[in-house]
Amino acid sequence: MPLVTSKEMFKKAYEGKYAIGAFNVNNMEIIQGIVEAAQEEKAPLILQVSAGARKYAKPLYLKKLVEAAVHDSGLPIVLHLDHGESFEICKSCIDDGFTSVMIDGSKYPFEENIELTKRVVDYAHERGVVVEAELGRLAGIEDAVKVSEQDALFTDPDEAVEFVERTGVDSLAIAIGTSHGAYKFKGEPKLDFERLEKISNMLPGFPIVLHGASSVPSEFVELCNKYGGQIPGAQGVPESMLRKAAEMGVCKINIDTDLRLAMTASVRKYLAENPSHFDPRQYLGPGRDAIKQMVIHKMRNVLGCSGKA
Ligand SMILES: O=C(CO)COP(=O)(O)O
Ligand SMILES: O=C[C@H](O)COP(=O)(O)O
Ligand SMILES: [Zn+2]
Ligand SMILES: [Zn+2]
Repeated sequence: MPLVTSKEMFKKAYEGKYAIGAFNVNNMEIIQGIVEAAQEEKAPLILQVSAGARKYAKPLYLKKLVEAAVHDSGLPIVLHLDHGESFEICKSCIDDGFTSVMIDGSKYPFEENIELTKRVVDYAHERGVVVEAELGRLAGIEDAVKVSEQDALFTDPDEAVEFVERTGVDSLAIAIGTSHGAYKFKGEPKLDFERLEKISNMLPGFPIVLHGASSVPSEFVELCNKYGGQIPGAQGVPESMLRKAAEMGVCKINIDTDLRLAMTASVRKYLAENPSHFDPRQYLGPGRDAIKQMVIHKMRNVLGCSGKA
């Protein structure tokens, strides 16, 4: 099976009230860990590549690794550009065979975001590629101290409807209190589900995307800290909230931090326990396996996409 777009995947996920995992990939072990999990779970899969990943691994290497994953697994896999900053980077990925791109115009004023997104949508759709955009600013709820500030950061439901209509975009990332990285909340985790419900009701059938959706499992944080790491107070989005979001029109859930934590915890533990070892296969192998187990858990118990490939 060649690379696919997310059109069918999202349609089924929306109807079935589950979400597809979109995992960030940077090297072979990360890709293999994720894909082995998806194979075991018979799950549809989105592998996403950031500009930073392309810089780190080189575009051609990542493309070929993902092609290998498609051949080897026989799974429906989407190759997606994460947080494309400009028309040019989106164009280059589309020309390169990506089946999905994100144009992230969220830092621009509304009209400029629409204009940029529309330009990418026109180019992508002519070539059978789907587009994700972003409206609203991702920030932890603690970053928005006053309700009025939060209102300015989070996605406005009326604007979301107008944005989707005017751009023709295929999916939309919204801001309801999630944020990137391992420190998402200072106190109690909280997401604006009322806002999500409103947006979802105003855009029936339309796939919503949640960025910054790692749950930062405490077992990985504790392992990192036990074996020389220093990430005290790391906190993610509780799994129960992700399950709830998946039932409310969120069809794509982005995960990067949890992959980083799984691999780092496992490598730290291995090296601490085996100080005389220096063959990278000895510690990257367990790192790959830790990613696989984490992704299996996520697909089966959080996203609900197991058995849906
Ligand atoms: O949104 C993401 C990638 O675009 C990843 O979010 P996390 O940092 O929560 O894993
Ligand atoms: O949303 C951002 C992703 O976690 C990718 O991060 P990166 O830009 O460091 O590759
Ligand atoms: Zn993101
Ligand atoms: Zn769990």
